[in-house]
Amino acid sequence: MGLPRFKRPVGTSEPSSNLYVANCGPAVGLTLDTIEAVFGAYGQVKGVHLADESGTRVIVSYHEEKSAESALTELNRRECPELGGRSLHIQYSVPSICQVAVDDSIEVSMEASELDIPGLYLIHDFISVKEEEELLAAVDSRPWQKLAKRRVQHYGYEFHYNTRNVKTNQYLGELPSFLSPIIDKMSKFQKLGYTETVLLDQLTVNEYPPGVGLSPHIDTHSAFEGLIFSLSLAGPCIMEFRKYSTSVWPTDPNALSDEEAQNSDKSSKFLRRAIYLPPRSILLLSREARYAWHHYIPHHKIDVVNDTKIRRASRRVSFTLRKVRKGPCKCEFPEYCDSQK
Ligand SMILES: O=C(O)CCC(=O)C(=O)O
Ligand SMILES: [Fe+2]
Repeated sequence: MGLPRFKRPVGTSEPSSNLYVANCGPAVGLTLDTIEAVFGAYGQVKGVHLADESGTRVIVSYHEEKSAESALTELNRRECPELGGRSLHIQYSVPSICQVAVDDSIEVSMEASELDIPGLYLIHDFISVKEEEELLAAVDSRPWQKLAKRRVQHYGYEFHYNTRNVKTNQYLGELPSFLSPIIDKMSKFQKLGYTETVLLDQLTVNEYPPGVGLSPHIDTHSAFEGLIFSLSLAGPCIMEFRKYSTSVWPTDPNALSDEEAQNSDKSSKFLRRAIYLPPRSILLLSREARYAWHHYIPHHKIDVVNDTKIRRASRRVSFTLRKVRKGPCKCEFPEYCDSQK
């Protein structure tokens, strides 16, 4: 989590280029990328980061103060359709004078079974070095789509980052034949005791440069079925998981007094786990791991894996394989489910 650079404003605060935005964040189903896209309509955004560990308050930093002013005027306390109809509580933020180091060290497991997250599986060396080279060559010979910090390719169905969903009536065609070696090996999951099979029809390829990660999210329940596979290629990373207790999700943080809000910051609780994903390994998110835990990749150039510093490679490429859902999600985790809200 590092050092919190901005604090919650108390009372009225001077205009600045940084906004403190409450009722908004990964714990209420809004990724930092989505928030950045919405605030980007009012000026160039320098960055969006979590204001604290609640997952429901973020800092949006603009290059210019006038952008922050427009966003505050237009978005404060109004239902925002692009953010699931939420009404945001926005104030100017102030740099934190007294910075307190937040300890974000966490034990990193090598095996999924050590994380105690039901439905999470990791298979090391799922593909060979030769197969890895062939998969990388295949995607490198196809066009990449540039996002702000990473490059992506979509097959089967395009994934739309603004809605975090796919359009089921826009089928791009069958998954490419270079995936056959992976699909042929899916039976390996049965050896782990996993019997469910699924006809995967969507692939997202992500290419992360060093220092670039992915903000916390749960893949939209209504977009994809219950099995999500992620194959790591070219370089390692750490993936972290958080399960927010729904009982601490805020009703209206601005309805709290400053003292109550400070205390709720301190008592905000989530479970946190971390796993090391080496190249050529494949991760399966299913059941609780898929439906109730946020997953993310910290924006680190160097990962500390149990006292050893591991530098991210010149890139990590991941293949995320999913099946597009055609009806509403009926999972057993309604509190995290957009189909059941
Ligand atoms: O890069 C990865 O392994 C994960 C990607 C991911 O979580 C996603 O595309 O939703
Ligand atoms: Fe994901």
